[in-house]
Parts: sequence; structure tokens; C-alpha cells
Amino acid sequence: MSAALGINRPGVIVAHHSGWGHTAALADAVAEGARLAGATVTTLAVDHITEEQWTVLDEADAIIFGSATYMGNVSAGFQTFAELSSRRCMTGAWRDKVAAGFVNSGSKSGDKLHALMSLSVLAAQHHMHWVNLGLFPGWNSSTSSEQDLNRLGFFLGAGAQTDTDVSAEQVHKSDVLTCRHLGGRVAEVTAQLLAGRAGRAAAA
Ligand SMILES: Cc1cc2nc3c(=O)[nH]c(=O)nc-3n(C[C@H](O)[C@H](O)[C@H](O)COP(=O)(O)O)c2cc1C
Repeated sequence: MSAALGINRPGVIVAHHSGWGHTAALADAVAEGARLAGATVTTLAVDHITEEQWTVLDEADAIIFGSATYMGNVSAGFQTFAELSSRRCMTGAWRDKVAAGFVNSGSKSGDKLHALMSLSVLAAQHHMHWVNLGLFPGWNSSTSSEQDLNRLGFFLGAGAQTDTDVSAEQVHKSDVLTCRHLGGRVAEVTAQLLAGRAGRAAAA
């Protein structure tokens, strides 16, 4: 638990890379979900990260990673951040923090599962606890719709799709709600974990 925050308000960071703003709009939705669920939230664009922001990451209870999908993987901007985090891998600075992820692509699939898997592997390398999306797949029957939550049917994290010719304000409503759900779920799971740790410490 971040010392300053207290057990009921977990500190959640949304650490993302977005070249043209579409994934950044989804990061805002993730952040809103976490905030509505009671977390104290900071959103960081990882391609302009300062020493002070690295400290913010180190002090967080949970980090939600997000990236645009470029060439079937996380963007170079995100991967640069991942590589820069390697020293923390060695020291265990992020060990036992909660982690989750969201990705966005131009095509409905666009191989973005691969990008999401990269985010989960990054979390594993840091010995973090990965939280999945926790939603049933939507838009997969004759009676369902593109407006369903989790319309692209992801389990590992949130998967979004933005038409390549629209503005960041036009990210899909279903994806916004799905990302908001992910933020809320991470805040809730993190609060549970912190309460459990506090309970064990009190009982010891
Ligand atoms: C260099 C580059 C590579 C891309 N590769 C993929 C890809 O592999 N799959 C896909 O579906 N979309 C791909 N796209 C489309 C982006 O994922 C899509 O436009 C996304 O909304 C960009 O998000 P951003 O505005 O946050 O950068 C690519 C775009 C660029 C610029």
C-alpha cells in the first residue's frame, strides 16, 4: 500500500503509450473506472516519463499498462518504457503490485492479443499479480450487438478497436465502457489485496 494513501484508496497508475491519442482516450476511461471504484489514480504517458514519475510508479499499489498495437505488438514507445523498467525488475521494486492491461488496434483483431500478452509478460517479469478482464464476451450471438461490453471477446485484459480514420474522441463506446470496467476491477481487487495484507499483519 502506498504510505500516503490509506487502505481504502489504493494508488493506481495507468501507464500507457499512444501515438495519435486513441489509446490515450481509453487510458482516460480506465482511469475513470478506477477512480469511481475508490482509487487514487495517476495517468502517465510512458514516452515522456520523468524521474519523479518513475518514483510515482514505484510507490503505486497497482499499474495498469496500455498500448496501441503497432506491427502486431506493443508500440516502440511502450517497449522502450518496458526496457527502461528492467532495473526495477532486478531490484523487485514492483514485486507484488497488481497489474492489468489494455490494448487498442485499427483492425478488429489486428493481432492485438499478442500486444496484450506482452503486457502480461512484462508484469510477470516484475513479479506482479495480473488481473484479467472479468467479463463475459459480448457480440458473439445472433441476438447480441456491437454495443455489448467486451464486444471483442477478450479475457486477458481489455481489447479495443478504433477505426484508423477517426479522431480520438470517436473511440468506440463499448470499448470505453469495457476499459472503465477494467479500471474499476483493478481498483477493487487491489483494495481486497491491501485489506488482506493488513488483516494478516494485524493477526500476526
Ligand atoms: C506503425 C503502425 C503500426 C500499426 N500496426 C497495427 C497492427 O499491427 N494491427 C492493427 O490492427 N492496427 C495497427 N495499427 C493501427 C493502430 O493500432 C490504430 O490506428 C490505433 O488506434 C492507434 O492508436 P494510437 O492513436 O493510440 O496510437 C498500426 C498503426 C501504426 C501507426
